[in-house]
Amino acid sequence: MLLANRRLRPVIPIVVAVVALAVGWGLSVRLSGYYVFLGISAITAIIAVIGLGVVTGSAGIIALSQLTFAAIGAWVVAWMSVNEIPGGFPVWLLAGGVAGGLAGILIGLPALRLRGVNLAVVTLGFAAAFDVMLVQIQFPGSVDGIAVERPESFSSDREYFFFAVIVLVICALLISWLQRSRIGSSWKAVAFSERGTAAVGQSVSAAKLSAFAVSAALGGISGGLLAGQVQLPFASSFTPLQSLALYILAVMSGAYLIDMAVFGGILWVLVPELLKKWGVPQDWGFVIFGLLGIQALTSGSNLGEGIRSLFRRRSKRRAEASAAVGALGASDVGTSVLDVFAVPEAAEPVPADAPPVLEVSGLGVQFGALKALDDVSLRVRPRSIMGLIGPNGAGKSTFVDAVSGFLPQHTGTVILDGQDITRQAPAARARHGLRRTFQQDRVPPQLTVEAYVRFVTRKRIDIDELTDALTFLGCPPPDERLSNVDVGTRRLIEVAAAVLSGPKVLILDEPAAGLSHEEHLLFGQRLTRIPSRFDTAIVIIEHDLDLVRTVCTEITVLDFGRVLAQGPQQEVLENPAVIAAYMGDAEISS
Ligand SMILES: Nc1ncnc2c1ncn2[C@@H]1O[C@H](COP(=O)(O)OP(=O)(O)OP(=O)(O)O)[C@@H](O)[C@H]1O
Repeated sequence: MLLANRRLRPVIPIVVAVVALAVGWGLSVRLSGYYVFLGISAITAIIAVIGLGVVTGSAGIIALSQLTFAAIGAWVVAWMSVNEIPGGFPVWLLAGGVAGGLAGILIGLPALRLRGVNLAVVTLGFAAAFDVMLVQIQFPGSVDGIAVERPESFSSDREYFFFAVIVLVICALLISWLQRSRIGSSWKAVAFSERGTAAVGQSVSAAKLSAFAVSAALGGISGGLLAGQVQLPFASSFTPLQSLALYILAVMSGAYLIDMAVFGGILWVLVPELLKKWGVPQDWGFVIFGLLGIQALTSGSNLGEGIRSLFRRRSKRRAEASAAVGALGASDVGTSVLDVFAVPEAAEPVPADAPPVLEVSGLGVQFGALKALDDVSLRVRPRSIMGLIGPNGAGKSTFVDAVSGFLPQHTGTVILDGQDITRQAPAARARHGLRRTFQQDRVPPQLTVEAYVRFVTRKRIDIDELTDALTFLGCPPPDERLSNVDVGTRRLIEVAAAVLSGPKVLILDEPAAGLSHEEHLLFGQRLTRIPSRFDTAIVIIEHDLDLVRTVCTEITVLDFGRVLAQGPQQEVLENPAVIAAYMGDAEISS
């Protein structure tokens, strides 16, 4: 059943596309002329809203200049038409999209440093400035009344409507494919946590800029299509106020879901039409969109997610009911979850004199007057598990941040597998094989378990291998949505994904937080098998000493940012200085 679903999944967008084309053709033949015109307007709006869905919905960036990119696309199409550039309308439209995309990258550059309101001001300022310029320079041909030439075989309104449907279907297919690709995952990851994104080797700048570029390119295509529709485009179709209203519509509908972008685009045309019919000034449409936007922003959700979670809850209830019936008749197979792991053990044991895979020397981090880390050095042997322990505030998380590149101002050196990575950014360190997990939840809830694991591993990975690793670590199946999973389990999935990426060193910052004591111990048993299976060394920060005893061969104790003790597990835990300064006799004796 699951396999059948997996095989069917890539086919679904194609089937939807074919149906959309058939419906589009039917409407182009049957609708009256007026509705055909409105239909083209709706399609141009839908394409612009799909673009907004990428940048705001998926990547979580505020962008208030979508219709400026549309104006750029329309301008390029008009200019190419007036100058009779070879290739015809489809080529001009593509050029409009490319021009919009390039402008998007230009505007996206400040987005790398700005967030929230500041970014909103920049994008709205750009929209206002371009609007003023557009009024001055006008669209090519508009003063002389030279109409934009439509594609030869789609010159009538009805034919052009069908052409617009084809363009929409291509755009929607492309975005649906991108959303499911690594790029799409990077958009969702960056929206949730930039640190989490960088820690898996993904450039945060590339994720943000690609979202801006794709979104603006769709804006450009939407504008180019509008130029072909009206044939004499005017600046009044692309004002900053309209960009703002379109943004609100995208947020309210949940435009990263393509069906909701379609709904949003239809609403964009329908609301003013209804107001006109009822004799209400059409500008009231902006008020309605504004109210809907306030509702969406204050509720923290959107229409698309609301509808989907309703369906998900229903199907979950149904699945639970049928699982309960199935469980009554099932016999206990008795297979230990530890036996499920199909990945073979690494062949060779590590020689005692093997060089360390991670060597940290003289690490120092200063926060103002506070020395959070002072001359910390440690060596991690290949395929070993080192525990990094110490009381609250000892500097453990600071150590992880510094070693993984998130505190570049540190002193000292970090050598990974013989290579000096001290000056490398976090994403580069991750790509070189230094992976880490976080104390806080950094797993983007918009993804499925499988999409997240594939995003983190950065390589092709067999579904059986993926499923085995998830089962082994007690994670939910690949199809499960991360938004349905509790935080403790999400952190196990974070560990499973990091392990599957095959790092040289994996640093786990309190990976079992949120699990019960028994689950802690089971997690420990599983963890001890990871280094040999995956040829990985692990550094684990943990407060649960039972877990530390279960998994760690060596221990480093930090206290007030300095190394208090270091060495084999038993030796360190019996060290009087450790007992006196850190844990107290009662707690440490087993
Ligand atoms: N960004 C920061 N600015 C200023 N001080 C900081 C910053 N981050 C950490 N510190 C301080 O540095 C010291 C070490 O903190 P750190 O979080 O590394 O300790 P920890 O051992 O991980 O503690 P815990 O077990 O509670 O997570 C603490 O005194 C903390 O208050």
